[in-house]
Amino acid sequence: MPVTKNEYAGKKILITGGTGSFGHTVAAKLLESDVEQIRIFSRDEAKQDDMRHEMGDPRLKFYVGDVRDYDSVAKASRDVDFVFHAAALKQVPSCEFFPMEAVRTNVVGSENVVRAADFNGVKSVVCLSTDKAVYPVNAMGMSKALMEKVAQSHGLNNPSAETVVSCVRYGNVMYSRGSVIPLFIQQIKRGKNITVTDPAMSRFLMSLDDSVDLVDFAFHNANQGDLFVRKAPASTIGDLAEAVCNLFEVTPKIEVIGTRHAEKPSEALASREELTRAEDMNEYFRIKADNRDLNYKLYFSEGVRDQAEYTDYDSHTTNQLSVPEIEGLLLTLPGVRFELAAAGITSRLEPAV
Ligand SMILES: O=c1ccn([C@@H]2O[C@H](COP(=O)(O)OP(=O)(O)O[C@H]3O[C@H](CO)[C@H](O)[C@H](O)[C@H]3O)[C@@H](O)[C@H]2O)c(=O)[nH]1
Repeated sequence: MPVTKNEYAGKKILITGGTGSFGHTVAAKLLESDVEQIRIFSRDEAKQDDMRHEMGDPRLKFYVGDVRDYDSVAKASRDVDFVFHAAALKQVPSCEFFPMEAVRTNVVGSENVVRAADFNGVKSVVCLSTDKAVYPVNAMGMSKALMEKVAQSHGLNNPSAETVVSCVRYGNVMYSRGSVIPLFIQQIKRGKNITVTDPAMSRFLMSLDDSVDLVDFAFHNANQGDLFVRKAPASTIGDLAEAVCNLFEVTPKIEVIGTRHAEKPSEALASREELTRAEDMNEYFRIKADNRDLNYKLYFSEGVRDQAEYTDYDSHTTNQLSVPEIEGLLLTLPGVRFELAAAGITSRLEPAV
């Protein structure tokens, strides 16, 4: 995040779900600027307390609340300039078992955030989504897809709205809590087999820093209803496992465990249909809201003619990283570097670029 430009100077920013990996990273970067105040909004007071002690900056203010509760979000967004909306239920399996909980947090909660921001005259809201919202097959992805629709409907239904609401879609954030890279590392450290679901399965790979840059880009470039995607490379899970083993200097002991519930062989960051109305912005795509009028006649006479020329932006067909390239990317991650140092493997630990 280019905080040197200091566009956040004197601003108040609310981060919903602010105690998570994203909230920590974005808050740390914002604190390098002359930001006036960062409000961390979340349900868990213990995590807030940990963050308060860890970061120790009086510009951080903590708000206990739940996006499901409109009043708590409305209070937290009073006098705020920008909102990063990261609060969500993100675990695929738990959302399968409790889909209505995903609806309450990811859909109704997001509507509360947008409505409260609009009421309080917030300038810009960026909602965090996931590639699992594209052609969703699981409740988490479905609820995120609906969150995107809720975000876009704000502008469609309120053409004069001053609060700009946009979305960003992530691929897999490398080394995020509970994800596969820290799992593989723990398995190696304990001398266990590496559990690979399907070696041919592919995923987009993004660092936490890339994901923060994506949100920053959205803030600076969003028009009402835009959805931004950052172009990203991908890899197969088999190659990812091999790269992790190479770094930790172990012979891969791979156990293929089969696809988990509600998983897809690949993910798409943008669908073919979306790409027909996307703007290519070098490292990013801007996908504009479908702002056709609610006039069904128009849909018949003005359909999209050139969809067949496009293909989905999919992790099977995007730039595939080789095993050495994945190793290079892994070496840029602080968590991986920490684990390598802890394991006494220092030969590859020249300063990260
Ligand atoms: O033991 C395991 C666990 C996972 N995988 C594979 O590793 C890949 C990544 O799995 P993660 O559990 O790290 O991530 P998911 O793709 O399931 O989902 C994650 O990335 C999403 C974005 O696509 C959302 O952010 C979501 O919240 C987050 O959990 C998948 O292909 C999965 O099949 C394995 O091979 N072995």
